Amino acid sequence: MHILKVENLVKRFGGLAAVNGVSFEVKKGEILALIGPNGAGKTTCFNMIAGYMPPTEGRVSFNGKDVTGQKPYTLNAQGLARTFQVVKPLAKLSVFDNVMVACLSKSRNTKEAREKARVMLDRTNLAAMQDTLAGSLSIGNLKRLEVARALATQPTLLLMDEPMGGLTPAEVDKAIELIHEINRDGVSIVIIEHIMKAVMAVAHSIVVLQNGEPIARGKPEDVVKDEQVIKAYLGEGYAANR
Ligand SMILES: Nc1ncnc2c1ncn2[C@@H]1O[C@H](COP(=O)(O)OP(=O)(O)OP(=O)(O)O)[C@@H](O)[C@H]1O
Repeated sequence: MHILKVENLVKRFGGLAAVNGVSFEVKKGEILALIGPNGAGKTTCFNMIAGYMPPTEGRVSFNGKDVTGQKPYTLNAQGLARTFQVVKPLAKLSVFDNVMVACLSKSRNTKEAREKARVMLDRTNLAAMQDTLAGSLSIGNLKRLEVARALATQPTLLLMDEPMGGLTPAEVDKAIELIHEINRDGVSIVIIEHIMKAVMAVAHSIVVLQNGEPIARGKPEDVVKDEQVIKAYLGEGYAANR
């Protein structure tokens, strides 16, 4: 059973087809990576899947149900959450309250929400910073907070937009571990990421976009050997060093 099915998605901005005929499926429990050069249309795909903009054409099904064009909060209530490339914390609230706000979207019981917030902060290694104002966190911790807030809504599918951008190599390793843990808890994941080491460490399958169009799709070990993918994105250096 597929948790997500995307069929022939198209998004046109005036004359530009930012996404042009993208189709893929995500199985329950799978981690799928969406990769490709800057401007390939990856974030635009997320925007259409998570309800931030309607597709010009095509269809999005979540848990077997057509959800094309539904709004983010409706999709979130059904178990679809996303994180943003440019993180969006409530800067003037503490780390704890940021997560609490997300927990309260699922539970009206404050005590229960507090307990859940604590679990999310433990899970994302932010417990020691729970009283810090979100606006003063480092980029690595902000990315973790972004994940904690998304997880607080108890998703079954998590869309992660460049969760490792700007992280140090040690933080990247921690982020890889966190993604594995989230997935072990049964959450299916679609991840946009440029750091190939991370992509190879977490992805079960990869879809490659270039100029809005899918150019390859399959198992990570096959996709990175694809001539077109090497030419369009990875570069000869990547291929030679493997
Ligand atoms: N709201 C918008 N209005 C007009 N053009 C847009 C809009 N959003 C994205 N685009 C354009 O669509 C194309 C795809 O952008 P998108 O952000 O989806 O690429 P991306 O693959 O996520 O890139 P990156 O890896 O740099 O984040 C780009 O040419 C971009 O300028």
